[in-house]
Order: sequence, then structure tokens, then C-alpha cells
Amino acid sequence: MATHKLLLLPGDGIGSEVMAEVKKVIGWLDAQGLASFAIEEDLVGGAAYDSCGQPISEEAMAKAFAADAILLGAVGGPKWANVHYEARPEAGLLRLRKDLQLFANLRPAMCYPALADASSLKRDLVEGLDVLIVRELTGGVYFGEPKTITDLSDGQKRAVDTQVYESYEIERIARVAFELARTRKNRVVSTEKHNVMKTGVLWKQVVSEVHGSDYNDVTLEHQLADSCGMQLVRAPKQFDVIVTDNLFGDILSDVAAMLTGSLGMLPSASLGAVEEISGKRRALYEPVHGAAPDIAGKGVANPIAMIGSLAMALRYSFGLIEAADRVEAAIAGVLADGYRTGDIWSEGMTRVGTAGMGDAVIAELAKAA
Ligand SMILES: NC(=O)C1=CN([C@@H]2O[C@H](COP(=O)(O)OP(=O)(O)OC[C@H]3O[C@@H](n4cnc5c(N)ncnc54)[C@H](O)[C@@H]3O)[C@@H](O)[C@H]2O)C=CC1
Ligand SMILES: CC(C)CC(=O)C(=O)O
Ligand SMILES: [Mg+2]
Repeated sequence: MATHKLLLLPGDGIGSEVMAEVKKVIGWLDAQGLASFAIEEDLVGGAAYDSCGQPISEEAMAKAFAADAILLGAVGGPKWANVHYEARPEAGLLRLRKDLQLFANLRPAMCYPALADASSLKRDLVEGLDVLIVRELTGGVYFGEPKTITDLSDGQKRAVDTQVYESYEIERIARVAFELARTRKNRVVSTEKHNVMKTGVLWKQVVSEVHGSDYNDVTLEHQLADSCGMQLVRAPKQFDVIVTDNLFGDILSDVAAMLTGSLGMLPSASLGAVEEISGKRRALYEPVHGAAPDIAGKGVANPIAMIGSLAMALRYSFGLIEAADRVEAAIAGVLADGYRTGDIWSEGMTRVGTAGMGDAVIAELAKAA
């Protein structure tokens, strides 16, 4: 069996807590002979800043380039609120995304049957929900220049962020969305704000052209991003694949998370292009949530988003479909058995902490083995 080079970057806050549970799952898969990993680990975010004054070191970046896939916990927290902007924890994650050219961020939001009552929406609105948000991840306003705060002569300040998209960036993310839609319900909603933004005008035009030339078999609808947010909480099951830019994708995926019960449920995959010679693609897998400073250190964080991110790595980077299916089935199994961390707990359910949920997943995997 091939050995896969996996880099673990736990990061800050609950990042290291949820990563500890993924390590148990990795160990179990290895012990069962279902997968073979060569593991490296390094610092990112505030943890890296504390160690070397940068949110990611050059050594860690070299490991990231050498890895077959990266698993990242989360970065950030109030401890680093006064660190200068370029060295803030989030800059480490943004550098990984940009330098590795991980332009396609897949954020699936599925409502497990056992959790339909944990959603902030009524059961019938979310039961069976299966939406895939395809977020552009290396362009847009998170990276556009200029990005400045300047002092004005009258004592005021002016802040500028710049939203930039070139047509090739829109075309390649649109292709990812259409290809994935073909493996699902064959429907894509493209969302932007062409009514107020030039990038929205170009986005809509390029997505329409890609659709017209190569994906006429896929149903395409355009929605303005504000309206799309409204539709996500009005009737979320109308969606199959949503393709959108970096900022709107960030916001809409947090909204979608709550439809499933908790931000602690949503995994994600950030993928680069398939390289022509090797056939490989760079990839980083991380939960959609952040470092959650309000619960960090308490052992209560939900590790399912992180464990689900490992399942995505098994599927998309290593082609270990059976192992991925088993991990996803184990997640569904523990939820069906009533195990709940605090964020998804309700009366009558078995309340567990982060480690308890990780142990329950291992027990479920072992039961099915
Ligand atoms: N990918 C990343 O590393 C991300 C980092 N961040 C950073 O994280 C820090 C905190 O940001 P917030 O706005 O508070 O967002 P957050 O996602 O960390 O937390 C939002 C809320 O969701 C809860 N939550 C999140 N994950 C959970 C889990 N696994 N189990 C149970 N509850 C969970 C938190 O307790 C909190 O109440 C900031 O520094 C932010 O920049 C935010 C989002 C993504
Ligand atoms: C750089 C991250 C903190 C942005 C974010 O919230 C996300 O990617 O979900
Ligand atoms: Mg976010």
C-alpha cells in the first residue's frame, strides 16, 4: 500500500483539540491496514508567531509543498489581537492557500437525519439537506491590492480593500463547480453582486460562457449574493452546488453550517489544479470553523468537522474511498447513537466532550470493522 505524506498543522485554540481526535482516527486506519501515512507536524497561526515571529515558518512552508495533503485545525484568537497585520495568525493560512494555489474550496453542508432538530431551522426545511458550496479561494478581496489604511489631512483615516478577479480565475472555479454538479443533482447556482460590482458583472459573464460552451447539460441559475443568503435560510433544499467568490463563499458557508446544526459539523477541502505530469493536486483540508476562543481549552469542541475533513482527504487526495466511506459512516453512526458535543446537544442525548466524541467515532469504526 502506498504511503501518503500528510502534514498536520493544528494551529490555535480548538485547532489542537480537534486535531488530537483526528490523530486517533489516523492511527486506527493505519493499524487496520486501511491506509498508510508518513506524518509530519508543524506550527501555523498564533502558535507559529509565538515560536518564530511569523504566522508560518519557511520550514513549515517547505513541508507543505512536500506533502501529499495537509490537515489544518484553525488559526487565530484574541492573544494575537495586537500583532501587526502581516504577521496575524490568519495570514499563515492565507499564505498556504495562495502559495499552494488552492483555488477551489469545497464546503459540503449536509444535515444528518439525527441532527435535523439541532438546526436553527425547522426539521422539514433541513432534513436531507445536501448543499455543496464551491468557494473561490485564492482571489478576490482577501488578496487584492491595494489593501491599505491611510491617514488623511483632515485627521480622518481611509481604509481600502480591493476586489480583483481575472476571467481565468472565474473560469477554473466555474469548471470545478460544473464538474462536481454532474456527480450530484446537476444544478449550479452562481452567486455574485453584478448589480453593484464590476467583478460581479465579469463573474456572471464568464460563468455563463463556460456553461454555454461546455456544460449545457447542467442547470445554471444566477442569484445575487444577498438574495442567495436569504434563500439559504428560506428554502435551503433548493440548492445543489453554489459557486461563488472568496468573500461571499466564506459568509454563505458559515450560514450553511448552522442549517446542519453547528459550525462544528462542516469539513472542507481546498484543492489546487491537477498537475499534468504527476496527475496529483495540492490539497489542504480543514474545518470551516475557526479557533473558537470562547470554548478553547475546555475540551468541549466538536471534532466532527475536523474528522470529516480527514475523510475528504482520504477521498480526494488519496483515493482511499473505502476508508473515507467508513469514516463518514462512523460519523453518521455516532450521531444516530445519540452522542453529542455541547454545540449539538439536546435533551435525552448523550453529552460528550471532544475526546469522548473522538473515542465514540473510533468505537463505531471498530464495530463496523
Ligand atoms: N480557518 C480558520 O482557521 C478560521 C479562523 N478563524 C479565526 O478564529 C478566531 C475566532 O473566530 P470566530 O468568529 O469566533 O469564529 P469561530 O468559527 O472560531 O467560532 C464561532 C462560534 O462557533 C463556535 N464553534 C466553532 N467551532 C466549533 C466546534 N468545532 N465545536 C463547537 N463550537 C464551535 C464557537 O464556539 C463560536 O461560538 C478569529 O481569530 C478568526 O479569525 C475564523 C474562521 C476560520
Ligand atoms: C482566513 C480565514 C480566517 C477566513 C475564514 O473565515 C475562512 O476561510 O473560513
Ligand atoms: Mg470563515
